[in-house]
Amino acid sequence: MNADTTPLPPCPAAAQPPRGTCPVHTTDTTTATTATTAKAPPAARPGPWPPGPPSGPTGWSWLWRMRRDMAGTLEGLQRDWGDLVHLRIVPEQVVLVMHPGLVRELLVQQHDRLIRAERPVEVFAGLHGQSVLVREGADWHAQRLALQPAFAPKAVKSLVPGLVATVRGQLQDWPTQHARWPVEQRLTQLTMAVILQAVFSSRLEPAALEAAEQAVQTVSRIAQGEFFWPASWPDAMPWKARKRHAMAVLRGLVENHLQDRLAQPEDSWPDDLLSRLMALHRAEPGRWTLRAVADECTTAFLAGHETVAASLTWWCWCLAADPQEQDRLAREVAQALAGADPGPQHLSALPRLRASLQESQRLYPAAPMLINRRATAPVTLGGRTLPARTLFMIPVQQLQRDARWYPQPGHFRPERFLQPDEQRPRGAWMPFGAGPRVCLGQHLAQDEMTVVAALLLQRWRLAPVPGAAAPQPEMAVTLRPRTPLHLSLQPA
Ligand code: HEM
Repeated sequence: MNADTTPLPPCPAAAQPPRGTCPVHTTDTTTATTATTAKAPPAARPGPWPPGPPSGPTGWSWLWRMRRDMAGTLEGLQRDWGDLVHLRIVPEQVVLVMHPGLVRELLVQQHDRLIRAERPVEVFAGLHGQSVLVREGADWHAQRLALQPAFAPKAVKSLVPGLVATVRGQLQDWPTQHARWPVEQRLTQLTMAVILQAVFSSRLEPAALEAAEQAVQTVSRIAQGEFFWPASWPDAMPWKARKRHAMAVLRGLVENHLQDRLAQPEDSWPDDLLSRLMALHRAEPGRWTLRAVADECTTAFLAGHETVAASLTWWCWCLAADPQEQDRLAREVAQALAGADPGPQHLSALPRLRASLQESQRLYPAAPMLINRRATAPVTLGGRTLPARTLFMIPVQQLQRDARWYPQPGHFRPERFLQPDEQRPRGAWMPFGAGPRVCLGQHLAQDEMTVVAALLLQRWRLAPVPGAAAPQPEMAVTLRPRTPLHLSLQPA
């Protein structure tokens, strides 16, 4: 892909005025109407780079520093150089964007001058094929528009009863009490079961679930390593047997479900994501080939459970570390549900619970760094014009732990999200990204997390394992505790 010479076709969505008519922009709950409807003015001639530290001959040491301690390195750079920091990392000119206003200027107003950075996309394409996650330009736009209805809030609400049944089924295997419960591992299995239900209406046997989980872990770990290298050895190399095996497990999982569905009479297909994708295939078999359907299923499966599991794991930790807040949330759940299962109608009646999920996602965003963006044309940010090919890094975790918008930013305080805060700029909370490429599955993720959180609080109280240290966040495609989180379970 040649970023310099392949201009993006204009995104029709960006030019359409009223919010509500464009399915792309309506999903971005963090997008201002004025920002989405205004076309970015033509950029001026590129000027000097923003301030930044000396890079030495290559600047590669910055990559190593970030890999070792992302949060600490970014904090130091922002403290010393400000909200827009230039790093020369041969062969790239990198600009870190660490102010919510500047991030929105970039991702919302100037999204038609950006593509995702080539290397992460190359790595993701090895896993996701040509799904919406990796496509660019007109292809991405058409794909996103076609998928949007399946992920719209109303469509997601219709999945809630199936989702509740799956979560209940998974929680039945949890003990009434346990001194050291592997909460992270069990939440990963649970979210995997949920996404299998949402995408394929399927329930895997525990052994198959575990094999799939192992495969996801293997490919995620390998992908994480590959991001930092300019190229990868072909997967056929003898030392890549583990990756090949893991990929075969994941491809087999998707293929088997697809073939099963094709073998069933169409009028008996369940209402799930696969059926919605198959409807696209039936309507436009040239564009929506079975390969394309399989790729979207793979993305929904991979993007749709790891992230949710990571977010729920951190939420559990935040509650375990704050028993008073946990009691407050349990009281809200008890009052709103009176012992019943959460239904679609209850989800908005749990404001504090939802705020607690927002707050834990602020502290521990599953994707602490958005996939880097490449400028395909000059981009103007904060009055500074930066040339085509600039590589932008958007550190979400840094943005969300900024004391300017969140006093005592390291503290878990759900009340921050109970009332709108006029002082807090839009974009200061963006665990799902922002702009037209905002997470496609955010409504599903938010409803799922609310359901799981409510069902957990109806059954248990969580506490840290006595003597165990607080979990240390580490990047493993998603932000996870460095060692798998265990918590003590007590009956509610
Ligand atoms: C808590 C859970 C989740 C988090 C934190 C999350 C986060 C994100 C983020 C930050 C992006 C944008 C990346 C970027 O701009 O570089 C993204 C994109 C995406 N997410 Fe999610 N996600 C979650 C759940 C889901 C679920 C449940 C699904 C689907 C079942 C999903 C599907 C996608 C897809 C398809 C994209 C690519 C959209 C595009 O490029 O147009 N995600 N997600």
